[in-house]
Amino acid sequence: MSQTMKALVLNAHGGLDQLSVVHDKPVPQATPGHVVVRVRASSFNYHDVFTVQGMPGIKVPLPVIIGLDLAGDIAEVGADVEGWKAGDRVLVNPLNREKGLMGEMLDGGMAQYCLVSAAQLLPLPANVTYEQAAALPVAYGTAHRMLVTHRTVQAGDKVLILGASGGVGTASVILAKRLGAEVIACASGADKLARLREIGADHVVDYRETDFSKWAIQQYGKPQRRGTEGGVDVVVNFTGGDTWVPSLRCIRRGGILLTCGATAGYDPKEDLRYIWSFELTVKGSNSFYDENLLALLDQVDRGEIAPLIDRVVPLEEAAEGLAAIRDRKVIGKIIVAP
Ligand SMILES: C/C=C/C(=O)SCCNC(=O)CCNC(=O)[C@H](O)C(C)(C)COP(=O)(O)OP(=O)(O)OC[C@H]1O[C@@H](n2cnc3c(N)ncnc32)[C@H](O)[C@@H]1OP(=O)(O)O
Ligand SMILES: NC(=O)C1=CN([C@@H]2O[C@H](COP(=O)(O)OP(=O)(O)OC[C@H]3O[C@@H](n4cnc5c(N)ncnc54)[C@H](OP(=O)(O)O)[C@@H]3O)[C@@H](O)[C@H]2O)C=CC1
Repeated sequence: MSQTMKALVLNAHGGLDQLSVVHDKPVPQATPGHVVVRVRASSFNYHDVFTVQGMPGIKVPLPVIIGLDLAGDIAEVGADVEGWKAGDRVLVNPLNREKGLMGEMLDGGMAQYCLVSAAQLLPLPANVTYEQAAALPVAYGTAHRMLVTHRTVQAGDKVLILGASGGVGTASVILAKRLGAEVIACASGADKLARLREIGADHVVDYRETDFSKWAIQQYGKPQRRGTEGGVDVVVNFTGGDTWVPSLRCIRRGGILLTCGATAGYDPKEDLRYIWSFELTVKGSNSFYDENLLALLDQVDRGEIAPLIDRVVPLEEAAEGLAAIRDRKVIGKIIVAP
């Protein structure tokens, strides 16, 4: 194994110019309870944009190698690790139970090698590529926990998804369709809408041109205070900002507003009247567990779902990939091949 490696390092919070590709990062050595993974694919999430910018109250130990999602082969096994050997194909659950998220609180996947606790390893099934696997944890794991673990979506539900073109968004479209829902995918731009139709969206709405809330009320009727007629059953909203109140307005009585993030702002204007008048549930969902990732790996292995990959870029072009996420120029996931 060579002694140095390439990695995408965040040096200080700020803009994407704070990221640099370094070629002389020491290759980590396996410590007790840990393995070194040779990274074959990693992927970006909007979380990486937040990590670069810095989040209030979140103290990132800088410099740090960014990137939460990674898949690869075990290169070296440390002492006290059982059940794993060099050469095993693995997916890594980015949540380290002691230290927090990889790519934020400890070095992550945008590197040629990565030190990983053995407790975070999952076996990669034969039919799942490294690129597919690296697309799964944060985006699909989060959507799976939100829709499946919490049982928020049932067959026949009308599910309106905001930010449907992104990682969690496309995952939510794919998983909601699998659950038998009628999916309304909201995104910006004709190319995104066309792709969302291809992955199963029943309706697409360009919410930069059309008020999605009014669209839903026109399509399904105004939510009623008695009965459950009108509106949609579920809104998936990880956008926040000025999408919050319109989301409340188009949900049927007794329906659910799901939140797992706030790309456009975490302190939106609120309107409590809709929550009580229509007996809405605002349900939060955070991250994912091994059970979510194992279920997803199995579905990909069987060919039941396929994560939507926008493009695969080399590590040298990774920062441009993250810029595309920041600038909303992505449909699905950006994979990095280090
Ligand atoms: C796999 C995941 C992917 C994702 O993309 S998740 C979405 C991105 N992640 C986030 O946005 C992080 C969300 N979580 C948090 O921000 C924090 O988990 C909470 C604020 C929810 C809770 O933090 P806590 O440490 O448990 O509680 P506190 O004591 O309320 O806040 C800690 C410190 O943070 C300061 N703080 C909180 N909000 C703000 C703000 N808006 N502006 C400035 N400071 C803020 C507080 O004052 C305090 O600081 P002092 O300890 O020094 O008193
Ligand atoms: N709590 C948790 O465990 C998790 C939370 N999250 C959160 O979910 C959100 C989505 O994450 P992810 O799927 O990785 O992000 P992506 O960038 O892949 O997708 C987000 C989508 O939201 C839309 N969007 C709407 N408003 C904005 C805005 N102001 N800025 C940027 N995009 C916007 C964009 O689509 P369009 O241009 O079509 O509107 C974009 O495609 C993030 O806020 C993230 O932090 C993600 C994973 C786990």
